[in-house]
Amino acid sequence: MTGTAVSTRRLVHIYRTEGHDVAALAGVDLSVAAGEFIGLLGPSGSGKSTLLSLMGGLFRPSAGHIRVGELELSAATARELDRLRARTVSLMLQGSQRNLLPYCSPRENVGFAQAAARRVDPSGVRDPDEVLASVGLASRADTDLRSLSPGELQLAALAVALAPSPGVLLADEPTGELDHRARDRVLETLGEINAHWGTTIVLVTHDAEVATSLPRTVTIRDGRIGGEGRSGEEYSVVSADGFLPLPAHALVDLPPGTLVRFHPVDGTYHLLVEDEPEAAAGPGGTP
Ligand SMILES: Nc1ncnc2c1ncn2[C@@H]1O[C@H](COP(=O)(O)OP(=O)(O)OP(=O)(O)O)[C@@H](O)[C@H]1O
Repeated sequence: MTGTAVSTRRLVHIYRTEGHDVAALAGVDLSVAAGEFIGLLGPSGSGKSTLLSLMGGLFRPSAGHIRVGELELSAATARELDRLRARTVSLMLQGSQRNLLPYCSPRENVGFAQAAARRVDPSGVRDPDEVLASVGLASRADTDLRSLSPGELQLAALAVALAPSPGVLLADEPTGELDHRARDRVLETLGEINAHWGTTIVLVTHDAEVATSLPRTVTIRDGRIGGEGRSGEEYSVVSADGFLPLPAHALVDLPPGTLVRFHPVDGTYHLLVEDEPEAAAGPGGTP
């Protein structure tokens, strides 16, 4: 299978807990093209894992739309979501061990992870040995997991996620627990999978060096898209409802309530800040 596109429009998710509700996503508009490799950044609690879980069809959004390939997940049946999870989307959880059966070898783990995909549609599901070779673990296929290094365990977890030959790989902090050498090996492997298999990859990371190595990054802030990075350049992104978030550093100079005007100038826009809005209007409305 080649890559699958993912897009969201005004995506909202609210966790309903006893006593209070938490709005984890508050209107996310994001398009990831088939075969793209993007990084998802943002402070702890900003909504990254929630977005990943929704993309993976683990639960339905409270409102808005989310499309994976041709399937609109907010309206999908339980059977369609089962097929999606078995064949189209793989979610690699944070922490390699959470993705692996501890008493099975890497080959057995991959075989087990393929069972549902083979039931749904066996065409295009790669042989376990091919999957293990693609992550550089061919020689460790039958090794006891306890003798694998942390980097190898993460690669074994990656092999499990790739086992169904998914169109989309969602990876939650796959390099978080690794030293630099192992981190770079996992990143390199993800890059090769993306280049050779065409798998769409969405990778959550808190590591600035990892983010810098990716062609596109999307930052989530308070449950919304806070900005995008393209080849090291930072951008604000206009949302579907016309909002434009300020970069975090600009909030120091432009606190909430600041009045600004947009002026078109020779094909660009100048953002003009109104001076001291509180002092500008007196009690009678006169300056
Ligand atoms: N199962 C849940 N029940 C209630 N609230 C939740 C649940 N899961 C997440 N939240 C809340 O939703 C918000 C977003 O959480 P989420 O885990 O998506 O953020 P995150 O950016 O992935 O954080 P981190 O980087 O720490 O993993 C947070 O306020 C979090 O406390």
